[in-house]
Amino acid sequence: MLTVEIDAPALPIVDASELASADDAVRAAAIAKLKSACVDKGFLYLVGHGVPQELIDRTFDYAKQFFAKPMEEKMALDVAHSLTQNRGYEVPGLQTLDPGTLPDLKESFLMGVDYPLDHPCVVAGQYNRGPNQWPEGLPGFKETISAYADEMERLARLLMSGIAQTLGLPEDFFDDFNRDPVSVQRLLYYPPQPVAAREGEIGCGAHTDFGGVTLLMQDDSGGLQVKDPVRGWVDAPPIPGSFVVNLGDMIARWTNDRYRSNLHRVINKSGKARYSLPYFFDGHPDYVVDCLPGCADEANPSKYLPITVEQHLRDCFAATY
Ligand SMILES: O=C(O)CCC(=O)C(=O)O
Ligand SMILES: [Fe+2]
Repeated sequence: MLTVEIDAPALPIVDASELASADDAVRAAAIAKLKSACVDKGFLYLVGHGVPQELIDRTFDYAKQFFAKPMEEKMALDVAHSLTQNRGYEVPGLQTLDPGTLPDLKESFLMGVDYPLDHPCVVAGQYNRGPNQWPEGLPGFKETISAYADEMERLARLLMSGIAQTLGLPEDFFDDFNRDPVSVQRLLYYPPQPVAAREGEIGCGAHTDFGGVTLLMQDDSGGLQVKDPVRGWVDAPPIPGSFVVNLGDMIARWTNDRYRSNLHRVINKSGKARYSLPYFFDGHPDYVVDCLPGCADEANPSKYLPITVEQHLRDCFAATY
């Protein structure tokens, strides 16, 4: 008998337009799929998202142009010069996402919602509010990356509403968290994995993401791996036009680990440069993340103390920089 092997995708595929559907049955089916992804690996592919391919392509194109700039020009935007310490350029090796191993090979540019120095939030010293640092000589860079990040924010809000519904909570349950969110759009450049790499020296060390949800667009290089509880590291190859979405540590805290904030890493074995665009949606700094209704009982008491978004993020950054 002839058997045909069908390569199942490494992660479930969820359609954003179905999550937002006005048809209750369509939406319920999408919510059920989202729920099983949250419980299983905490990772999924997102399609039907409505982000124009042209905007994605243009964002990648600007990322390439930015990283190709001379080091002095990039260093002029060093994150150390930014008020928030996390807007601008990060040299390779600045972050060690898997503490105790060698620093990451990746190089990055970070931007967030732009708050001018005289904005009341900035004057009040609110966590992570400040102006961006933009490169010179790249007309359209700021507008493109900002438009891309706006699209990510739209999708992150849709996902948070979907996650609330997977827990039997009202769709607007996370609105307080979503208000004026701390969010970071990163552009990442990975050099090819060095032939003479030392043990543990990889593009991006094994880590979980810190916040609410992450939306990642990868180029065609591959290299992203996700930890499967049974099979170990599995590849999460790019599916053209789809995002990889994963849950961060706050969702694990909220759900008392019913939902998984999963380990992932990047080893760029493509032999060429790899570019990716992760967006991190981390919520309002003052919001208190606490065990959600229905996620703890006598048999499974709450494992985590309530914590503000700000304190949680400060703790995570201190551990990896
Ligand atoms: O570049 C990637 O594919 C993943 C990056 C990542 O996991 C991160 O920046 O947190
Ligand atoms: Fe990550």
